[in-house]
Amino acid sequence: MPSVVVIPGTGHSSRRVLIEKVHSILSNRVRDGEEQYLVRWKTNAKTSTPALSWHVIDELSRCLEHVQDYLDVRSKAISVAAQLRASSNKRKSPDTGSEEERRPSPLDRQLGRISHTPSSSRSSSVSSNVNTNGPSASPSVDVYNGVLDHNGGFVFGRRAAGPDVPRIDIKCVPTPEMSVTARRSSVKEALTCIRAEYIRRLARVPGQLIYLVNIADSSTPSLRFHYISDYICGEGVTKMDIETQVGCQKCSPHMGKHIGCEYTKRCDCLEYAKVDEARLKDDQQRAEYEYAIATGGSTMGFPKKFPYFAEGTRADREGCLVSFYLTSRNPIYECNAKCRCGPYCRNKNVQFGRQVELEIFKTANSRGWGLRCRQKLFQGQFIDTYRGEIITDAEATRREEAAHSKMKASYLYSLDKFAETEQIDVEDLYVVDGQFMGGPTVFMNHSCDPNCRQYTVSYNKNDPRIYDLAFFACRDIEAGEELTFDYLDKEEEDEEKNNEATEDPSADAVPCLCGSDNCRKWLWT
Ligand SMILES: C[S@@+](CC[C@H](N)C(=O)[O-])C[C@H]1O[C@@H](n2cnc3c(N)ncnc32)[C@H](O)[C@@H]1O
Repeated sequence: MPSVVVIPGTGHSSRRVLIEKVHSILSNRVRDGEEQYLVRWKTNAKTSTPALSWHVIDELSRCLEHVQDYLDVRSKAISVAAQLRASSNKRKSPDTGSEEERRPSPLDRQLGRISHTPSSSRSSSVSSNVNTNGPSASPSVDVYNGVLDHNGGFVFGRRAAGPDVPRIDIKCVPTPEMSVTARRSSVKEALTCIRAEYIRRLARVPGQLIYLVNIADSSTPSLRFHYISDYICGEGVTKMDIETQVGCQKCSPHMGKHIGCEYTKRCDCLEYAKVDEARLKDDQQRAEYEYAIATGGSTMGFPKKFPYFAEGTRADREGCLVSFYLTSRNPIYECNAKCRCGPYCRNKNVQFGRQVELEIFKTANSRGWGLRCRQKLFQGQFIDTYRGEIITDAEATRREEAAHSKMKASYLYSLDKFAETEQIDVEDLYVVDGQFMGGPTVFMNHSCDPNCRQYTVSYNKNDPRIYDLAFFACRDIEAGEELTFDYLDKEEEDEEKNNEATEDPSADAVPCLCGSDNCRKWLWT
């Protein structure tokens, strides 16, 4: 007799299962009309016989991430099983029974959860008299809401007593029978709870509302993704101290209602902005300017191209990026907290964050989730920044290799805008990873004919390795139209190459499904 104790379940009294205590979810079933999920508990000891227990979805509200992981694998396994069935059906005679019932599913093999104990020993350790729940129910680890002791590696059936106690070898959980039950059992309550939890989390994101819409299927974006409003610096990443930030000192908040930093010609923040050659006042200033350019001298004092349309322009243009910046790749230097121009300076825009309501939605053509805006956007209007964890180039390479080998989506964005001008070596550059944390813009898909574009926005010219990646509409966009940008954010001189389709992609190239007439066929080519 194995030395196992079953801690009796406490009936249906609710007990929340905390995420840090859970290793994973192993199986699912429906009992008395309730969905139940088999929790494998974390154990400190190196044991191959972990504690297990069944729980209703209410009790798993603090560890829905695990339930979602399990359901993802389950649904992939179901579609693999369906494909296998479809192909084997072609060869079978019409009266052959169901494959599924005789063989363990690919789910079991994929998860590596079935022990390699020969099936004869497995079936002898499971008594069928524990199976009291109708024809589709399987012998199971049948203690509801009770943690099972794992010393001996066997679990007793709850209703059994006497010397012939039915038991299951924990190493064999989920058994093939449990897997069949799992595939056939409803998971609707779990999917609803996961969706509701995601929406609750979206509501807590600061700024304008973000909605979630999915009429394509029952999936929800990963609950493991954390919404953040600012960058998080990873290991080995140093952001320059705020003290290194230089603000404009000669401007003031009292320059007149319609006069701001853009008119002073002395604004230190606009020092690095592009000179507005059309506004050079005479031949002498033009000559001075040409001399400054030829000798690499300062362009301070020359009229600058101001990035945003000022107040008093057409209502649909106010605050929007001017066409010079829209069509060039020049970085934007916004005024910052150290500036004397005050909080209402018109050279502050992106730093205030998203001002429009966005909607994450499931695309209908296998591009996963996408992003759209609930209101009409005007050409040059700021949408949102790309947020995520800032990591080193070495860490990005490691993550990229891992992601590519599994054909996963990539959320890496290199902060290399100033690499050439500031002579920063590639290995010293930083990369933003939006896979695990970020904002709604991580859901923006690629298009070879995009309606948005990403621009560099800096608040600290002394820190060329960290700046904002800001998305602006590059044309008017109707409410509800998907927001897209070109993942290959080439500099101006390379742009003509953008329009050439690549006939010979690398082995791991991802086919582009943007559907535009000028589609280059592959992402990142
Ligand atoms: C930054 S994510 C965008 C959000 C993503 N659709 C999701 O569901 O999380 C980039 C990934 O989306 C997919 N994707 C984006 N644009 C695509 C396109 N035009 N064609 C095919 N897949 C696309 C690719 O898997 C790519 O690696």
